[in-house]
Amino acid sequence: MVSLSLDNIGARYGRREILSGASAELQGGGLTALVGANAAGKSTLFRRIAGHLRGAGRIQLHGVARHEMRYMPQDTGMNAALTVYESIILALKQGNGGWRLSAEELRAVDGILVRFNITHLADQQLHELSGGQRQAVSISQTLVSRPKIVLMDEPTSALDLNRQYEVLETLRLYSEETGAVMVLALHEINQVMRCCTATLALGEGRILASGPTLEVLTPALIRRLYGIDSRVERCSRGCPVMIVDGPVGQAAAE
Ligand SMILES: Nc1ncnc2c1ncn2[C@@H]1O[C@H](COP(=O)(O)OP(=O)(O)OP(=O)(O)O)[C@@H](O)[C@H]1O
Repeated sequence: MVSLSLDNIGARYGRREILSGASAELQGGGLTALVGANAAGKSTLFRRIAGHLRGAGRIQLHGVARHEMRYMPQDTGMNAALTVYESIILALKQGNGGWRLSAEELRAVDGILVRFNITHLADQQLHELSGGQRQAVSISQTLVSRPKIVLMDEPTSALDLNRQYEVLETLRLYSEETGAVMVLALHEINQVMRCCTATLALGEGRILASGPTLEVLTPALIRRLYGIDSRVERCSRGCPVMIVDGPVGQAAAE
């Protein structure tokens, strides 16, 4: 089984400390959400895990090699003069090996286009895509090599409501099928409650809570993270949903 241990991780930019003492065990085979307010340090933690930022502590990978990790940043520049198909081949080849594809590589590229419902975009230039289409292509580029550790910074931020559920469900199936550790920074708490087995909550420069999602995302923690009063109820299909009552201390408008 693949897993990732964070042991007393710290991260800073120059003299400014962003995170300290961050420890957690992240298991493969399901989605892990990374939540926290704006500027809490979610992208910084990803950069630290991906090795783009040095700092205190130890990051250990179990059952997987470092080259099997992929990090999808929040803003993936997409202005190269390539088609969607070419950009996914490039991501698979990681810039090595020219354009020749083995039969297996061809299947991987075609398979990922089908999985994320973007086959019809294959011949389109990247700069011609909408924001949501671009995001689906970024996710496809990230997963085409079937990585075993995946860090995705707000992978659903540009997707419509239906596509959010579709894509998160596909990511969940991918993690179950490959046993990959998949950590997704998400702002939409109801997506987290529906799709993520585990949650890591960042605030006050550290990990405030980690563990099974429904145990971590209590109204008390939501209040501490975001200053929002909320409660958990069930939707008509039995899924837990967070109802937002409003900012702490503010009465509802008449
Ligand atoms: N390259 C950088 N140099 C200096 N400070 C940075 C840099 N990148 C981020 N920061 C600072 O680090 C803090 C954490 O930023 P980070 O991007 O990790 O937050 P985040 O939780 O991902 O936020 P958001 O939800 O808004 O995307 C912020 O105060 C930000 O200003």
